[in-house]
Amino acid sequence: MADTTDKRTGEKLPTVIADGVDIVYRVNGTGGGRGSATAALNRILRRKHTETASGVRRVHAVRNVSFVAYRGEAIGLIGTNGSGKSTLLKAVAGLLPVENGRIYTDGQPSLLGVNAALMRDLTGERNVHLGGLAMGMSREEIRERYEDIVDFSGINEKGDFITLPMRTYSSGMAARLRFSIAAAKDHDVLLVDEALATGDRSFQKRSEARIRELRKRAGTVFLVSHNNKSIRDTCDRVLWLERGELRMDGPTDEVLKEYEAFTGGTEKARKPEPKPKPRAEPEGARVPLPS
Ligand SMILES: Nc1ncnc2c1ncn2[C@@H]1O[C@H](COP(=O)(O)OP(=O)(O)OP(=O)(O)O)[C@@H](O)[C@H]1O
Repeated sequence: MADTTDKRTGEKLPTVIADGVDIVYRVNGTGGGRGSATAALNRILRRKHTETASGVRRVHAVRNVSFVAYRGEAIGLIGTNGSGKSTLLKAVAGLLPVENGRIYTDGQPSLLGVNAALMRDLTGERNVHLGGLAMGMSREEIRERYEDIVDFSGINEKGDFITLPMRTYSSGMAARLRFSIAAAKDHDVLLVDEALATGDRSFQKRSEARIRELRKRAGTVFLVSHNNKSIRDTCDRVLWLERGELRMDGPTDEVLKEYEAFTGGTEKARKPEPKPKPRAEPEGARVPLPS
């Protein structure tokens, strides 16, 4: 197991520091007739007007959030729908700017989300290679780990699907392949968004085991999930966000107890796990590869 503490001082090594973080989305075109050239010109001429007056709405998704994550920790991010979990994760990954405050990271954070799509028109096999290269693996490393990645994903359990284009995969299969590619590498900071809720139970078990392995190798794992059991099985610490604010930060059992009281039962009972749909992902859902 790699070091999780400073050899000299014996102190825990921080990997992510969020210091008073605010994240604000700006949504254009929320006023009527805002798309025309005249409207654009008017906006330029009326610069003094507020963003709301010019048809730009602000969504304050994360409010004054601070925490320190350490090596070897697996941290669950929980909260009801729209509480800011995915937004915070994207900001830690460096994909969203912060409005106020700072996020410091040690090493390269990698975001693995169910929305991160690979190239639909390419085969699973090509996507494994491209995904590996995008994460900074060499061609040699990818070749060495190729079989493991495919086995882990379970894509070929029902036939030779890995040589078919990804558009022929169900959303669950595609999500499993994405997770398998990202999990092939040891990450300094791995950010997982709902990936465990996507696969079937046996895939979830494999994913949980892999997350535990990544922790042992001294990385830090963040897991966003509505599945309290996955959080309980995988994480030792939980951050609870509500309306963008950090409501609680502590040991998994303590935080989940309060959260379950707040939601009136298990979150899983409130929001069922999405079932893998037997169709390919929609056109245009192409966003960056897991890096
Ligand atoms: N691209 C965007 N543009 C504008 N507002 C956004 C955007 N993405 C998210 N939001 C808003 O930011 C807030 C937080 O959303 P976020 O997706 O981070 O929540 P979440 O806790 O991950 O939700 P869920 O559990 O439903 O996935 C919500 O009010 C949402 O409407």
